[in-house]
Amino acid sequence: MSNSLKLKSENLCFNGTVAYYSHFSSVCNCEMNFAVYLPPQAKSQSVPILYYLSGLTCTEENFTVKAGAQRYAAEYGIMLVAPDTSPRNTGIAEEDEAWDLGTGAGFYVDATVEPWKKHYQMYSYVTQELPQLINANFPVLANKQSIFGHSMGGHGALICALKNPDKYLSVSAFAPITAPINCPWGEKAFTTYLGQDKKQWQQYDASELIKKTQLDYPILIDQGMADTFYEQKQLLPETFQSACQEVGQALNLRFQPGYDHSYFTISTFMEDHIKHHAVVLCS
Ligand SMILES: N[C@@H](CCC(=O)N[C@@H](CS)C(=O)NCC(=O)O)C(=O)O
Repeated sequence: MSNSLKLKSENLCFNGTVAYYSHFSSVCNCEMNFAVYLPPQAKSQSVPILYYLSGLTCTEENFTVKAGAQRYAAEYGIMLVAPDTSPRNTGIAEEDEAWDLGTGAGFYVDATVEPWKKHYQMYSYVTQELPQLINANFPVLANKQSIFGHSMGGHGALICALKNPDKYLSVSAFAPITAPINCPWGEKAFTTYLGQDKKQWQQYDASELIKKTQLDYPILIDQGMADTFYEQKQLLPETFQSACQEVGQALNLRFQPGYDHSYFTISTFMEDHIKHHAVVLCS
Protein backbone atom coordinates (compact mmCIF):
# COMPACT_ATOMS: atom_id res chain seq x y z
CA MET A 1 0.00 0.00 0.00
CA SER A 2 1.37 3.42 -1.02
CA ASN A 3 2.74 5.53 1.85
CA SER A 4 0.65 8.53 0.93
CA LEU A 5 -2.61 6.57 1.20
CA LYS A 6 -4.29 7.06 4.59
CA LEU A 7 -7.10 4.74 5.61
CA LYS A 8 -9.67 6.77 7.56
CA SER A 9 -12.38 4.18 8.18
CA GLU A 10 -13.45 0.71 7.14
CA ASN A 11 -16.80 -1.10 7.43
CA LEU A 12 -17.98 -4.53 6.35
CA CYS A 13 -20.84 -4.26 3.83
CA PHE A 14 -22.46 -7.15 1.90
CA ASN A 15 -19.44 -9.23 2.84
CA GLY A 16 -17.13 -6.69 1.17
CA THR A 17 -15.53 -3.51 2.51
CA VAL A 18 -16.49 0.16 2.41
CA ALA A 19 -13.38 2.25 3.07
CA TYR A 20 -12.58 5.96 3.14
CA TYR A 21 -9.10 7.19 2.26
CA SER A 22 -7.19 10.43 1.93
CA HIS A 23 -3.89 11.01 0.17
CA PHE A 24 -1.70 13.81 -1.07
CA SER A 25 -2.54 14.53 -4.71
CA SER A 26 0.33 15.88 -6.75
CA VAL A 27 -1.95 17.13 -9.55
CA CYS A 28 -4.33 18.96 -7.18
CA ASN A 29 -1.45 19.93 -4.92
CA CYS A 30 -3.43 19.18 -1.73
CA GLU A 31 -4.91 16.36 0.32
CA MET A 32 -7.77 14.60 -1.52
CA ASN A 33 -10.44 12.19 -0.28
CA PHE A 34 -12.13 9.21 -1.88
CA ALA A 35 -14.26 6.24 -0.87
CA VAL A 36 -14.18 2.70 -2.23
CA TYR A 37 -16.20 -0.46 -2.04
CA LEU A 38 -14.20 -3.66 -2.41
CA PRO A 39 -16.55 -6.54 -3.20
CA PRO A 40 -16.09 -9.94 -1.49
CA GLN A 41 -14.60 -11.38 -4.72
CA ALA A 42 -11.56 -9.08 -4.26
CA LYS A 43 -10.34 -11.31 -1.43
CA SER A 44 -9.41 -14.01 -3.94
CA GLN A 45 -9.18 -12.37 -7.37
CA SER A 46 -8.63 -9.08 -9.22
CA VAL A 47 -11.85 -7.22 -9.94
CA PRO A 48 -13.04 -4.59 -12.46
CA ILE A 49 -13.47 -0.98 -11.37
CA LEU A 50 -16.44 1.38 -11.67
CA TYR A 51 -15.79 5.06 -10.95
CA TYR A 52 -18.65 7.25 -9.70
CA LEU A 53 -18.50 11.06 -9.92
CA SER A 54 -20.84 12.99 -7.63
CA GLY A 55 -22.71 16.25 -8.11
CA LEU A 56 -22.55 19.76 -6.68
CA THR A 57 -22.07 20.08 -2.90
CA CYS A 58 -21.23 16.37 -2.51
CA THR A 59 -18.25 14.71 -0.91
CA GLU A 60 -17.24 11.08 -1.41
CA GLU A 61 -19.79 10.23 1.27
CA ASN A 62 -23.12 11.02 -0.44
CA PHE A 63 -22.86 8.19 -2.95
CA THR A 64 -21.37 5.82 -0.39
CA VAL A 65 -24.21 6.17 2.12
CA LYS A 66 -27.20 6.99 -0.12
CA ALA A 67 -26.94 5.33 -3.54
CA GLY A 68 -27.34 1.71 -2.46
CA ALA A 69 -24.74 0.56 -4.97
CA GLN A 70 -22.78 -1.86 -2.74
CA ARG A 71 -25.40 -4.66 -2.89
CA TYR A 72 -25.08 -4.83 -6.71
CA ALA A 73 -21.31 -4.32 -6.76
CA ALA A 74 -21.06 -7.29 -4.38
CA GLU A 75 -23.33 -9.36 -6.61
CA TYR A 76 -21.29 -8.72 -9.77
CA GLY A 77 -17.85 -8.45 -8.15
CA ILE A 78 -17.06 -4.85 -9.09
CA MET A 79 -14.95 -2.36 -7.12
CA LEU A 80 -16.57 1.08 -6.69
CA VAL A 81 -14.44 4.23 -6.44
CA ALA A 82 -16.06 7.55 -5.48
CA PRO A 83 -13.74 10.58 -5.38
CA ASP A 84 -14.56 13.87 -3.69
CA THR A 85 -15.95 16.58 -6.00
CA SER A 86 -13.14 19.13 -5.57
CA PRO A 87 -9.99 20.03 -3.69
CA ARG A 88 -10.74 21.49 -0.22
CA ASN A 89 -9.05 23.93 2.16
CA THR A 90 -6.66 25.18 -0.51
CA GLY A 91 -6.57 28.73 0.81
CA ILE A 92 -8.10 30.18 -2.39
CA ALA A 93 -10.09 33.17 -1.12
CA GLU A 94 -13.23 32.58 -3.23
CA GLU A 95 -13.28 28.83 -2.59
CA ASP A 96 -16.24 28.78 -0.19
CA GLU A 97 -18.24 31.77 -1.42
CA ALA A 98 -20.84 29.87 -3.47
CA TRP A 99 -22.23 26.33 -3.36
CA ASP A 100 -21.90 25.92 -7.15
CA LEU A 101 -18.26 27.03 -7.41
CA GLY A 102 -15.02 26.10 -5.66
CA THR A 103 -15.41 23.60 -2.82
CA GLY A 104 -17.81 20.83 -3.87
CA ALA A 105 -17.90 22.09 -7.44
CA GLY A 106 -14.71 21.17 -9.29
CA PHE A 107 -16.65 20.35 -12.49
CA TYR A 108 -14.06 17.71 -13.48
CA VAL A 109 -12.04 20.19 -15.57
CA ASP A 110 -8.38 21.26 -15.38
CA ALA A 111 -8.49 24.95 -14.43
CA THR A 112 -6.25 27.25 -16.48
CA VAL A 113 -7.06 30.49 -14.67
CA GLU A 114 -5.53 31.94 -11.47
CA PRO A 115 -6.01 31.36 -8.59
CA TRP A 116 -7.74 28.06 -9.35
CA LYS A 117 -5.22 26.36 -11.61
CA LYS A 118 -2.79 25.47 -8.82
CA HIS A 119 -5.35 23.09 -7.25
CA TYR A 120 -8.47 22.62 -9.39
CA GLN A 121 -7.17 19.89 -11.72
CA MET A 122 -10.06 17.48 -11.32
CA TYR A 123 -9.99 16.14 -14.89
CA SER A 124 -6.39 14.95 -14.59
CA TYR A 125 -7.10 13.75 -11.07
CA VAL A 126 -10.03 11.48 -11.94
CA THR A 127 -8.70 10.23 -15.29
CA GLN A 128 -5.01 9.78 -14.40
CA GLU A 129 -3.77 10.20 -10.85
CA LEU A 130 -6.60 8.43 -9.05
CA PRO A 131 -6.69 5.41 -11.43
CA GLN A 132 -2.90 5.06 -11.06
CA LEU A 133 -3.30 5.06 -7.29
CA ILE A 134 -6.16 2.55 -7.38
CA ASN A 135 -4.31 0.26 -9.80
CA ALA A 136 -1.17 0.32 -7.63
CA ASN A 137 -2.88 -0.33 -4.31
CA PHE A 138 -5.91 -2.57 -4.84
CA PRO A 139 -6.54 -5.99 -6.42
CA VAL A 140 -8.00 -4.67 -9.67
CA LEU A 141 -8.09 -5.41 -13.38
CA ALA A 142 -6.59 -2.13 -14.62
CA ASN A 143 -7.83 -2.68 -18.17
CA LYS A 144 -11.44 -3.11 -17.02
CA GLN A 145 -12.74 0.24 -15.86
CA SER A 146 -15.97 2.15 -16.45
CA ILE A 147 -17.48 5.38 -15.17
CA PHE A 148 -20.82 6.85 -14.13
CA GLY A 149 -22.07 9.84 -12.17
CA HIS A 150 -24.81 12.25 -11.18
CA SER A 151 -25.56 15.81 -12.31
CA MET A 152 -22.17 17.64 -12.35
CA GLY A 153 -20.69 14.14 -11.96
CA GLY A 154 -22.82 12.87 -14.85
CA HIS A 155 -21.20 15.58 -16.96
CA GLY A 156 -17.84 14.42 -15.58
CA ALA A 157 -18.52 10.80 -16.46
CA LEU A 158 -19.63 11.67 -20.01
CA ILE A 159 -16.60 13.84 -20.77
CA CYS A 160 -14.16 11.34 -19.24
CA ALA A 161 -15.61 8.57 -21.43
CA LEU A 162 -15.79 10.71 -24.58
CA LYS A 163 -12.23 12.01 -24.17
CA ASN A 164 -10.85 8.54 -23.40
CA PRO A 165 -12.69 5.98 -25.54
CA ASP A 166 -9.93 3.41 -24.92
CA LYS A 167 -9.78 3.89 -21.15
CA TYR A 168 -13.41 3.30 -20.15
CA LEU A 169 -15.45 0.32 -21.32
CA SER A 170 -18.89 1.85 -20.58
CA VAL A 171 -20.54 5.02 -19.28
CA SER A 172 -23.88 5.98 -17.72
CA ALA A 173 -25.34 8.96 -15.87
CA PHE A 174 -28.18 10.09 -13.64
CA ALA A 175 -29.53 13.55 -14.52
CA PRO A 176 -26.23 14.70 -16.07
CA ILE A 177 -25.37 18.26 -17.07
CA THR A 178 -24.99 17.40 -20.75
CA ALA A 179 -24.36 20.81 -22.32
CA PRO A 180 -22.47 22.86 -19.71
CA ILE A 181 -21.47 25.58 -22.18
CA ASN A 182 -25.18 26.39 -22.54
CA CYS A 183 -26.45 26.26 -18.95
CA PRO A 184 -26.03 28.71 -16.04
CA TRP A 185 -24.01 26.32 -13.82
CA GLY A 186 -21.60 25.49 -16.63
CA GLU A 187 -21.23 29.06 -17.85
CA LYS A 188 -20.32 30.22 -14.34
CA ALA A 189 -17.88 27.40 -13.65
CA PHE A 190 -16.19 27.42 -17.06
CA THR A 191 -15.76 31.22 -17.03
CA THR A 192 -14.14 30.93 -13.61
CA TYR A 193 -11.92 27.89 -14.27
CA LEU A 194 -11.22 28.22 -18.01
CA GLY A 195 -11.60 31.94 -18.76
CA GLN A 196 -13.67 33.94 -21.25
CA ASP A 197 -12.66 32.11 -24.45
CA LYS A 198 -15.66 29.88 -25.12
CA LYS A 199 -13.70 27.80 -27.64
CA GLN A 200 -11.74 26.42 -24.68
CA TRP A 201 -14.97 25.33 -23.01
CA GLN A 202 -15.94 22.96 -25.82
CA GLN A 203 -13.31 20.39 -24.81
CA TYR A 204 -15.34 19.75 -21.65
CA ASP A 205 -18.86 19.75 -23.14
CA ALA A 206 -20.40 16.33 -23.83
CA SER A 207 -22.76 17.67 -26.52
CA GLU A 208 -19.76 19.13 -28.39
CA LEU A 209 -17.41 16.19 -27.77
CA ILE A 210 -19.90 13.66 -29.14
CA LYS A 211 -19.71 15.39 -32.53
CA LYS A 212 -16.00 14.50 -32.72
CA THR A 213 -15.83 11.14 -30.92
CA GLN A 214 -18.47 8.46 -30.90
CA LEU A 215 -18.35 5.53 -28.52
CA ASP A 216 -18.75 2.01 -29.84
CA TYR A 217 -21.07 1.19 -26.94
CA PRO A 218 -24.48 2.63 -25.93
CA ILE A 219 -24.71 5.40 -23.32
CA LEU A 220 -27.35 5.01 -20.58
CA ILE A 221 -28.95 8.13 -19.04
CA ASP A 222 -31.83 8.34 -16.55
CA GLN A 223 -33.53 11.73 -16.21
CA GLY A 224 -36.31 12.34 -13.68
CA MET A 225 -39.18 14.40 -15.07
CA ALA A 226 -39.88 16.09 -11.70
CA ASP A 227 -36.25 17.22 -11.39
CA THR A 228 -36.25 20.98 -10.70
CA PHE A 229 -32.80 21.40 -12.26
CA TYR A 230 -34.11 19.73 -15.44
CA GLU A 231 -37.03 22.19 -15.41
CA GLN A 232 -34.55 25.07 -14.92
CA LYS A 233 -32.64 23.94 -18.04
CA GLN A 234 -29.40 23.18 -16.20
CA LEU A 235 -29.22 19.62 -17.58
CA LEU A 236 -30.45 19.85 -21.21
CA PRO A 237 -30.62 16.13 -22.05
CA GLU A 238 -32.47 16.94 -25.29
CA THR A 239 -29.41 18.86 -26.54
CA PHE A 240 -27.25 15.79 -25.98
CA GLN A 241 -29.90 13.53 -27.51
CA SER A 242 -30.03 15.64 -30.71
CA ALA A 243 -26.23 15.64 -30.94
CA CYS A 244 -26.18 11.84 -30.51
CA GLN A 245 -28.84 11.42 -33.20
CA GLU A 246 -26.88 13.61 -35.62
CA VAL A 247 -23.77 11.43 -35.37
CA GLY A 248 -25.46 8.06 -34.86
CA GLN A 249 -24.33 7.56 -31.25
CA ALA A 250 -26.41 4.90 -29.47
CA LEU A 251 -28.09 6.52 -26.45
CA ASN A 252 -30.64 5.02 -24.08
CA LEU A 253 -32.14 8.20 -22.57
CA ARG A 254 -34.93 7.25 -20.18
CA PHE A 255 -37.27 9.95 -18.87
CA GLN A 256 -38.63 8.79 -15.52
CA PRO A 257 -42.02 10.37 -14.65
CA GLY A 258 -42.32 11.76 -11.11
CA TYR A 259 -38.64 11.28 -10.17
CA ASP A 260 -36.61 14.24 -8.88
CA HIS A 261 -32.89 15.13 -8.65
CA SER A 262 -32.26 13.32 -5.36
CA TYR A 263 -30.51 10.14 -4.28
CA PHE A 264 -33.97 8.51 -3.98
CA THR A 265 -34.01 8.56 -7.78
CA ILE A 266 -30.41 7.36 -8.02
CA SER A 267 -30.99 4.45 -5.65
CA THR A 268 -34.16 3.48 -7.55
CA PHE A 269 -32.27 3.02 -10.84
CA MET A 270 -28.90 1.95 -9.41
CA GLU A 271 -29.42 -1.74 -10.20
CA ASP A 272 -30.01 -0.96 -13.89
CA HIS A 273 -26.85 1.13 -14.05
CA ILE A 274 -24.62 -1.43 -12.35
CA LYS A 275 -26.00 -4.12 -14.69
CA HIS A 276 -25.31 -1.84 -17.68
CA HIS A 277 -21.64 -1.75 -16.62
CA ALA A 278 -21.42 -5.37 -15.45
CA VAL A 279 -22.34 -6.60 -18.93
CA VAL A 280 -18.98 -5.34 -20.21
CA LEU A 281 -16.86 -5.30 -17.05
CA CYS A 282 -17.64 -8.88 -16.05
CA SER A 283 -17.63 -10.55 -19.47
N1 LIG B 1 -27.55 23.00 -2.47
C1 LIG B 1 -28.37 22.98 -3.66
C2 LIG B 1 -28.71 21.58 -4.09
C3 LIG B 1 -27.52 20.85 -4.50
C4 LIG B 1 -27.87 19.46 -5.00
O1 LIG B 1 -29.03 19.09 -5.24
N2 LIG B 1 -26.84 18.67 -5.15
C5 LIG B 1 -27.04 17.35 -5.67
C6 LIG B 1 -26.12 17.17 -6.84
S1 LIG B 1 -26.38 18.42 -8.07
C7 LIG B 1 -26.71 16.32 -4.60
O2 LIG B 1 -26.36 15.20 -4.93
N3 LIG B 1 -26.81 16.70 -3.33
C8 LIG B 1 -26.40 15.86 -2.22
C9 LIG B 1 -27.38 14.86 -1.73
O3 LIG B 1 -28.55 14.86 -2.16
O4 LIG B 1 -26.98 14.00 -0.92
C10 LIG B 1 -29.61 23.74 -3.43
O5 LIG B 1 -29.86 24.04 -2.28
O6 LIG B 1 -30.35 23.99 -4.41
